[in-house]
Amino acid sequence: MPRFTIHDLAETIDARAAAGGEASYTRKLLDKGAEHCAKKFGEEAVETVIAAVENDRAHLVAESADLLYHFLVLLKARGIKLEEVEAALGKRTSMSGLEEKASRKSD
Ligand SMILES: N=c1c2ncn([C@@H]3O[C@H](COP(=O)(O)OP(=O)(O)OP(=O)(O)O)[C@@H](O)[C@H]3O)c2ncn1[C@@H]1O[C@H](COP(=O)(O)O)[C@@H](O)[C@H]1O
Repeated sequence: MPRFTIHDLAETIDARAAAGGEASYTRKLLDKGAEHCAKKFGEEAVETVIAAVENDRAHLVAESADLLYHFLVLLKARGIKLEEVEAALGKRTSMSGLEEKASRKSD
């Protein structure tokens, strides 16, 4: 089975955003604005936390998929490319998490 990546999903979201008036869930979210997309992302984050605390594996996987989708829609709503987030992560690979945390405090 061909591997489906988060980039494939980001491309689908880009296509839905460009598709004008066609009815799609993504289009509906984007039409409601970035604040609405942020609220939906927050709801999905809470649902993911609940699934994790309950230690329900299948539920956590499903909520994680919802969360990633809503994360990408939120980035789209604010005009941020997934590649920008990856670049931010990439810059951190030369330092440990603790060093990265310390560097943020001095910003
Ligand atoms: N991966 C997803 C995906 N994950 C979650 N969701 C939707 O996100 C919503 C999240 O859930 P809620 O529980 O809050 O649902 P809800 O109460 O119906 O939501 P609201 O009415 O409050 O918006 C559900 O309606 C899910 O269907 C997704 N919708 C779309 N995708 C992908 O995006 C592609 C494009 O979708 P369309 O834009 O619909 O064509 C699809 O092919 C999928 O690959």
